[in-house]
Amino acid sequence: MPKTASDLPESLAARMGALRLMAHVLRDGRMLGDGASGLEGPAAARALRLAGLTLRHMGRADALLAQRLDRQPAARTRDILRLALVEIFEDGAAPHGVVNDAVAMTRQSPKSVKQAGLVNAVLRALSGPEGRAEWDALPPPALPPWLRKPLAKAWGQDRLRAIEAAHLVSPPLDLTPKPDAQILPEGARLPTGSLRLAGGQVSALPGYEAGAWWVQDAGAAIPARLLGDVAGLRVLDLCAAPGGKTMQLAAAGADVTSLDLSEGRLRRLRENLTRTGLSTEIVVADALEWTPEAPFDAVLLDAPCTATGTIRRHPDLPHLREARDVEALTMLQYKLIDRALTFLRPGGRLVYCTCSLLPVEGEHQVTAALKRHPDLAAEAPDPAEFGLPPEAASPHGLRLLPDLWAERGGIDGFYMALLRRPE
Ligand SMILES: C[S@@+](CC[C@H](N)C(=O)[O-])C[C@H]1O[C@@H](n2cnc3c(N)ncnc32)[C@H](O)[C@@H]1O
Repeated sequence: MPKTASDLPESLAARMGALRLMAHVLRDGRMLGDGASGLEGPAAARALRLAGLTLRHMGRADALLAQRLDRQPAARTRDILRLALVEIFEDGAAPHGVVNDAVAMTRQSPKSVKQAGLVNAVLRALSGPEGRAEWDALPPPALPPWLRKPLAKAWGQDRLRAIEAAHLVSPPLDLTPKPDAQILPEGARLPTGSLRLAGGQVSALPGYEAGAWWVQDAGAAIPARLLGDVAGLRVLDLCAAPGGKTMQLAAAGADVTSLDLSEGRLRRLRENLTRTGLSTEIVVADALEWTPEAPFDAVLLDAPCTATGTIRRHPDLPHLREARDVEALTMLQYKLIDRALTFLRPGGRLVYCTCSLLPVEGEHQVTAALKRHPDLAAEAPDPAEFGLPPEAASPHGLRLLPDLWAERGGIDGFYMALLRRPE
């Protein structure tokens, strides 16, 4: 009888799940979080962690394999080798168990069965001290060329290397506490106000059930704060799901309308609002077609983007995005900015932000909007007001790159600016 996942030892089940997830990303082009490992509970969590770790360090595994193999093995075999090497060299896993499971997985499928001998030989040869020395001597994985080139141009080679190094570190867990939160887990307060933890199962942390906080990267928690005191203001969160910024605005006393195109993502926003005891008006619509009944005091536009500022949290992204995505997204961002401006009352304010490392999705969008709308004013924020160092100041706004506070665990990359319509 064929074995089900629950009959297998957890380590083998998790490794098989990780392989499935890697195939979803590398061959089906699906986000890691959307893939199905076929597992539940701790084995599912372990599979997700292993797949993420392998994608994060895959460049090094591929370089090591290229030194050892004359020919590319079949895709599945290659993934098995990548996973095993990353587990041994980056996760401190015992080589013996890793190699045994790798060989067992190779034998499981007709796509790889003939390569079991090869997998065994390569991994046994590499899992000793010699392999470790070779691994350590390899250059760290680099971002794909379509991203490296504009990043080097924008931020310089040294900063690019620092960004790439930041992407190799598994990020901490950042929480945004509600202003009146009573129960909080133990963690370090960042100068920006976020609570930083090393990690942990989110739903088991103190204050989760009470809705005292929500998970939100420290960088992502700043754009909503650019609007200052929003109590009593009518605020439109134009691309709102899954709702981190919506919750900040609602918790600060704003009368919030949360709009998003995606019903699925809005479901998560609703769950988040229910857990935190907050409420907003929810609209499922395309921002480019929807029209409000009355203008807003403020609009927050957290526009869809390449999300390259979140690569440290989503190591699958560099394997999924392509250069041509940038063009389509920048066109959408420009249209969304112009649309958002029509929703403001005279004197109303717009926060534009993207979690992208690329200036074309950030600084350039705002500079172009100011040219298209000469009566629009940018109100450059003071980084110190948000607990950020002076180097976060950038044309018209704030710029965060993931190597900021590297010693404290970094921050997601973001650009944000505050624009005001004339009275
Ligand atoms: C960066 S995410 C927003 C994250 C959210 N602000 C938060 O803090 O949790 C961008 C969102 O824009 C939405 N979106 C994309 N195109 C849209 C459009 N034309 N109209 C409305 N929402 C759109 C996506 O569904 C996605 O949820």
